[in-house]
Amino acid sequence: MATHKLLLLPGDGIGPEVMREVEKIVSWFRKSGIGFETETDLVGGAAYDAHKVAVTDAAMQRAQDADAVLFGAVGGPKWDAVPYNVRPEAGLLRLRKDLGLFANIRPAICYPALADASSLKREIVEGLDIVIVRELTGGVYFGEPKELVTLEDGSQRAVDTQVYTTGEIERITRVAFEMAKTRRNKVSSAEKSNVMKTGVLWRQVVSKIHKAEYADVELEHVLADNAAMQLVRNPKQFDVIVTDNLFGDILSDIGAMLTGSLGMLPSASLGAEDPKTGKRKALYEPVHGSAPDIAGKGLANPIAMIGSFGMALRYSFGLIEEADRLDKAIANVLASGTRTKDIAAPGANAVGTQDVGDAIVRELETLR
Ligand SMILES: NC(=O)c1ccc[n+]([C@@H]2O[C@H](COP(=O)([O-])OP(=O)(O)OC[C@H]3O[C@@H](n4cnc5c(N)ncnc54)[C@H](O)[C@@H]3O)[C@@H](O)[C@H]2O)c1
Ligand SMILES: CC(C)[C@H](C(=O)O)[C@@H](O)C(=O)O
Ligand SMILES: [Mg+2]
Repeated sequence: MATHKLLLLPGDGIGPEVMREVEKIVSWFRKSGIGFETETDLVGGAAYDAHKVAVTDAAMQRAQDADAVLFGAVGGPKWDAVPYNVRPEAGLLRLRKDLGLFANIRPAICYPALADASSLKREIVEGLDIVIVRELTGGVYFGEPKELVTLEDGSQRAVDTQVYTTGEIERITRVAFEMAKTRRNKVSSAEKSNVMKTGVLWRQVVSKIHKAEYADVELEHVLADNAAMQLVRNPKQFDVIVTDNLFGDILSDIGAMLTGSLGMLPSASLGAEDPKTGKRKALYEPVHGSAPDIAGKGLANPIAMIGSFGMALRYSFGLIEEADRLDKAIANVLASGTRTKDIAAPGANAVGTQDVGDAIVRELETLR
């Protein structure tokens, strides 16, 4: 039996709570004959508390050696005062950068049962199925200089730098067009070419790749602020949105609310395919954070995390039937009304994090 090595990095806040539910799903697939091996390590504030870094070199090595990393969430007020370079979020950024995970795929799907859970009208979100393809290892997150300096008069000056190269834009553009070809054949590229040089280059490169390699796919350029507005006004006009690191972060939180809750949005962060092995480094994480306001209360919605594992089944292991079965199990559980507070139907009783994980396992069993 082929073995698949998973590294679990639960992290902080609700991270460990939602990871426990994924572990139930992994165990179920293992029992049904798929050779998952798991290891667990610390990341974020938990790693800082133990080792004074946001991720250890040993954990980084385990991530490099794994077939896929499952990541919970990091951060929280407990670590607000820790030095910038070892703050919990720095662990996630190091994982993304060092593993070369440049392509962050964030699908926003409104499950039929949740069309009323969105804060928007049913007709706006019903049937929604869009994907945000976010560039993940460049832009203002990583550009240099990045500094906070104290000036002679005692005031301070902070600098973040947005940098993009042709090559970085080309590779994420190809990911978006390839994805669109398997879907509704449309790419919307979001940038701010009206005020940013990186936006000008982004638009040029996307247009060049479109003309040379994907002329049969529809392409539109949208200014990122307009894209945010259009996502709320009429999100179903989109198919695949390709955008930079920061705009992708913001647009995907909007996308999450179209589906009902931030607790619903999964993601896959993928590296380039190794030409020798055909494999790619991959980390799967919910779009949400550590949710300090609900952590430790059993209220967290685990579906974004479980859906992220579903993406691992699909993208890292080619287990398409299994991924489809997991998606179906999630849809059926939502339809049955078993929902956490963030997506509970009006007037219905909400269940806890563990109840949702248990219900999905039971549903997997039924669908077998
Ligand atoms: N990938 C990550 O690890 C990641 C992502 C985003 C934010 N963060 C970090 O998390 C911390 C808190 O950030 P924040 O409060 O701005 O964002 P957040 O995503 O943690 O929470 C925003 C809101 O959404 C709710 N929410 C989030 N996930 C939920 C879930 N699964 N079920 C139900 N409700 C959910 C929270 O209760 C909160 O009200 C910060 O330190 C931030 O840097 C980490
Ligand atoms: C925690 C933080 C570094 C991260 C980001 O900004 O990329 C998060 O908001 C996300 O959406 O994955
Ligand atoms: Mg974010």
